Formats: sequence, structure tokens, C-alpha cells
Amino acid sequence: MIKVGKLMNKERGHATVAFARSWKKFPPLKHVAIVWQTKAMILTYSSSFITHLLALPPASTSTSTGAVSSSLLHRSPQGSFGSILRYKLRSYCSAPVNRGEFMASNIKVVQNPDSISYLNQREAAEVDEILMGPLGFSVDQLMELAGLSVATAIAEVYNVKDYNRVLAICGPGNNGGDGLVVARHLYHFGYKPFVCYPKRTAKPLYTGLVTQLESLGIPFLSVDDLPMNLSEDFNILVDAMFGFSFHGTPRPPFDDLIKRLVNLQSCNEVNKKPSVIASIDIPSGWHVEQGDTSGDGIKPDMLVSLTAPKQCAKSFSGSHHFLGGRFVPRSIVDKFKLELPSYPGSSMCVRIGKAPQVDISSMRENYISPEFNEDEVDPDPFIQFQKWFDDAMAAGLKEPNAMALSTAGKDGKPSSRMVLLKGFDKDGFIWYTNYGSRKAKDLSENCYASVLFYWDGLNRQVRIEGCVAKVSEEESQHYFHSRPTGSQIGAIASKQSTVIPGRDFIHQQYKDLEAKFCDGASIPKPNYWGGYRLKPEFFEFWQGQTSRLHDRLCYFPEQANGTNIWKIKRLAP
Ligand SMILES: NC(=O)C1=CN([C@@H]2O[C@H](COP(=O)(O)OP(=O)(O)OC[C@H]3O[C@@H](n4cnc5c(N)ncnc54)[C@H](O)[C@@H]3O)[C@@H](O)[C@H]2O)[C@@H](O)CC1
Ligand SMILES: [K+]
Repeated sequence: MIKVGKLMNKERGHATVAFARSWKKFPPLKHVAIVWQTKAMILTYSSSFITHLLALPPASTSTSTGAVSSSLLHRSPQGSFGSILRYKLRSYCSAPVNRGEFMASNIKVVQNPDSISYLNQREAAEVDEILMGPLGFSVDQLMELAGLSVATAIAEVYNVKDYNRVLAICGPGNNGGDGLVVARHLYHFGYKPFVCYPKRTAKPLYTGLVTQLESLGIPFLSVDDLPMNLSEDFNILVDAMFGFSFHGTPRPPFDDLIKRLVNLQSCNEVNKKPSVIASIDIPSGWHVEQGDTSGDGIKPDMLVSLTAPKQCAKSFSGSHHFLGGRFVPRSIVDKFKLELPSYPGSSMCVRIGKAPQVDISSMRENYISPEFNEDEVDPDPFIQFQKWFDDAMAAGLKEPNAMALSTAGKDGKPSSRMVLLKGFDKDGFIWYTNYGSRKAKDLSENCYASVLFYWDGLNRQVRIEGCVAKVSEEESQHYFHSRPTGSQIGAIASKQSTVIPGRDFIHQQYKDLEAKFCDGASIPKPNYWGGYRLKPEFFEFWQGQTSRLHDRLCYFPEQANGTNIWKIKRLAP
């Protein structure tokens, strides 16, 4: 018997909030009610219906509410039910159930800063009241999310190596609270934060935030402790003095602190690497609606607007304007007719407007890595590769199996593309492709190829060179049938590297094939699709180091006493 509670875990992220509220009220299994906001949509699953669905072979299920595509049905019983449920929810609900879909469909997505919404001071306060009133949020919650989004925006723009020392200047209200939260998150991201918090609030929320920072050993500095030229000591100055409740002109000691941030600009002109100002929600001292009315206020490099930008943000002229506070519910969006950029993926922040142009010639990374020496490298390059691959996996790098494959046909003209490694062992490194593609043509004329893995974040790359041969038909068959149905159909739909009339053409091919194979029968592997195996004749393991003095340890095959061995040699960087 399947418990609804178990399904909840599987289906987190798909209407589970409403589901969670509802399922406890109903006896397990007999009925499940899905309520989306005010529209009630009742889906009834009887236990016999579920059992029936689970018993069916993965390919053949259809229900009174429409066909369930075979790709939605997985092998495990819970997976099967979960997938069916997700399908049902999507097809039934008029309001999308996925938060990404919600953002995309309900907020008009605008990236142009001229067409996004800007709140006035009254509206900003009203949003605050609604969030913390009828919508049931607490100030701690919003502050935590706001602070996290500001910290992620800062980390996205100012890397921890070059901008390590951070001073958060915190004011007496919630903007100051955001600054305390930012300092904590930046500490956990690897920065070295300091906090200046001259007007403390005795409320438990704030004393708690201070205790959290103190327990991490984050120093609190008084205004007197700070140098007049803040650039001398800090790389990033987080301006968390005032937010949308600011009125009039700043009172001491914030008047002096704001002056130091203003004077920073002129100090920066003589400094090689200027410190930057990141303002939370409002550049402190600016009028919430009219901006820097006197013209001599602070000029932040970065502004992270929270919830929605306030009107003063229209006159922000720094390089980096972000939006944070990814908690705005639909009712607020509708009520205030908000037009905001959509957050990418699971990001806590989104850039407003274009990223500034960069001078490509000045882009360089000073790699800081542990030394990579002969005495620690494995004599067997395959084992060494496995070790580094495991490190890339453990570091959470995206697609560590992505590799640039370079080939050249008989004309000697090389071409490169990214492919995915699908396995390796002593016999070589395997990937799959279309045997009619350009790489396949190249390899049929010249078996020599090179693959390159680049693992950013670990400052590592691995080059492997050798001769390539097709894998056995059995291996290709086995792998082809292990792929998701969509990928199998995609492989058949695309006559890779041939010229096609347009995007619609390939989509139509795909749809036709999808219809053809909708009965769930096994999809035959086309004979023009299969695998290749590169048998290495050379490996290079590269570890980036400071000042371009990189480690390059290479493996060359040699004969010793009639046996093949790998000889390790170091190359100049
Ligand atoms: N509503 C929202 O959506 C959220 C708001 N948050 C933050 O909360 C901020 C608003 O917080 P608050 O309403 O507490 O207000 P602020 O943090 O803007 O500042 C209010 C404090 O500043 C003082 N103050 C005002 N004018 C002054 C002046 N001229 N000289 C000296 N002191 C002055 C007030 O006495 C009060 O203590 C936002 O800007 C944002 O940073 C976030 O924490 C969470 C989400
Ligand atoms: K601020």
C-alpha cells in the first residue's frame, strides 16, 4: 500500500503546498483533493485505480482523462504514481503548479529596465504590510531571504579571491537587519566580513543576528575604529543603512558614514583596485522616490532591489542592478501590477538590464591551487583520471563528463565540439553520436582525435589523445536502449550535420516519430547511430597555478623489457 505522505516527498515542488494542506484531511488513498488558491479542483484517485495503473506495463497506460505518455511512467511504483500525478496536475490545473511556470506566465517578463515596475514609498510599505499581515510571512523569514539574495548577487559579481574583505554598514531598521544577514552568508561563502552597527536594536530578531555573527568570530567595528578611507581596508562596502522607510536627511552617525562612502569615490581614483559599494534596496541617503536629489550622495556600483525596485532605482547608474527577495506571491504581483524580470532557475537574484561590457584582453584568472607533484600522481593515468573525475563530481561541477572532442579529416582541417563521456576503462574513453555527422566523417578518414576536459572551479584540465574506433554493435544497442525515450527519438529525428530548412522542420520530424512510437514498443536503434572509443596514447593533467606557473604532468607510452608502460614527464607551463 502506498501512503500519500510518501508521495508527497516524491512530488515536492509540484503543487505540494496545497496538496500538503489537503491530504491530511482525507483518509489515505481513497481521495486526494488538490486545491489551488480559490479554485477547487478535485482529483479523485481510488486505491484500485492506483493499483491498476501500477500494474500496467510502462508503455500502455491511458486513462479517462487522457493518454499518459510512456516516458512519464518510470519503473518504480512510487515513480509511476508520482509521474501520473504530476501529469494529471499539469493537465487539470488552470493555474500552473510549478513555480517557474508561475513566474513565466504570470509576471510579464521584462529585462529592459525602462519597462519594469518601480514602487513608491507608500506602495513599498504596503507590500511589506500585506506580506507580514494577511500573507502570513514573518519579518525574520523575509529578512533571511532578502539577505541571502543580496549575498548571492554580491558573490555573482565580486569574486571571493579579489574582493575578500567586506564591511557591512548596518542601520537601525530592517535594512540594517538585511546587512547583518548578508554578512553571515558572505562569511559562509568564504568572504571575510566585518560589521559596523552603531545603533543597535534590542529586539530579539536583531540580538539574535548579532549573536550569530559573534559566534562566527565576525568582528564588530565602531565608527571610530574605521579608517577615513574605507578603501584602505575593505574590498566591498555593503550599504545597509537605510531602506524604503528613510526620510529627510541622515542623522549622526550615519551622516558621517555616508560621507565616507561618498569620499570613497575620489579615494578610489588613486587606488589600483578600488573598493566597491553594494547598496541594499536603496542607496542610503537617497530620496526613496526622487533618488540622489542633491547630486552629492553615494554612487553605488551595485544595487540589489528587494521585492521590486523602488522609484529611486530609475536613476541608479552603477554597473550592477539586481533584484532579490524571491518570495513575492502572485496576489502581490496582481495587486500592484508588477512587471519584473524572472529569476533564472533556482537563483535567488536576477540582474536587471545588461551586464556591463568587459575588456576581454584584461580578463585573467590568477589560479590558486594545491601543488600537483610527481610523487602524488598515480603511475596509471586511468586511475589518475578517475581520481580527478571523482574530485570534479565531489565539487558539484556541472556536467564533469562534458569534453571537447577535436577531429580532423583527410583535408587536415580540425573541428571541435562538446560531447559527453559515457564511460571509460582501460580500453578507452567512450561517447555516442550519429555516424553521419562531421566528426564521424573525419574519424573515418583519420582515426586520431583529442578530447579535453576543463574543470573550472578546480583549475584543472585533462587532455587525452589517441586513435578512435567504433564500439561494438552490442554496446551501442545496449546504451541506446538505456536512454530516455525522448533522446532515442531525437537520435532518429536528426540527420546530424545535414542542412535543414528551419527549426520547425526538426520539431515536426520529432512529433511524427513520437506519434509513430506512441504504442510504447521498443524503438529500434538506427544503424547510423552508435559509439566511439578513443584509445589513449597520451594524457596531460594540468593544474592551474599562480603567475601562469601551471603544473603539467604528461603520460607517454613506452616499452620497457617488452612491456608497455606509461612514462610521466613534466612539461614547462
Ligand atoms: N518589505 C519587504 O519586502 C522587505 C523589506 N526588507 C528590508 O526592510 C527595509 C525597510 O525597513 P524599515 O521599514 O525598517 O526601514 P529602514 O531600514 O529603511 O530604516 C528605518 C530606520 O531608519 C531610521 N531613519 C529614518 N530616516 C532616518 C534619518 N533621516 N536619519 C537617521 N535615521 C533614520 C528610522 O528611525 C528607523 O529606525 C527595506 O528597504 C528592505 O531593506 C527586507 O528585510 C525583507 C523584505
Ligand atoms: K541601503
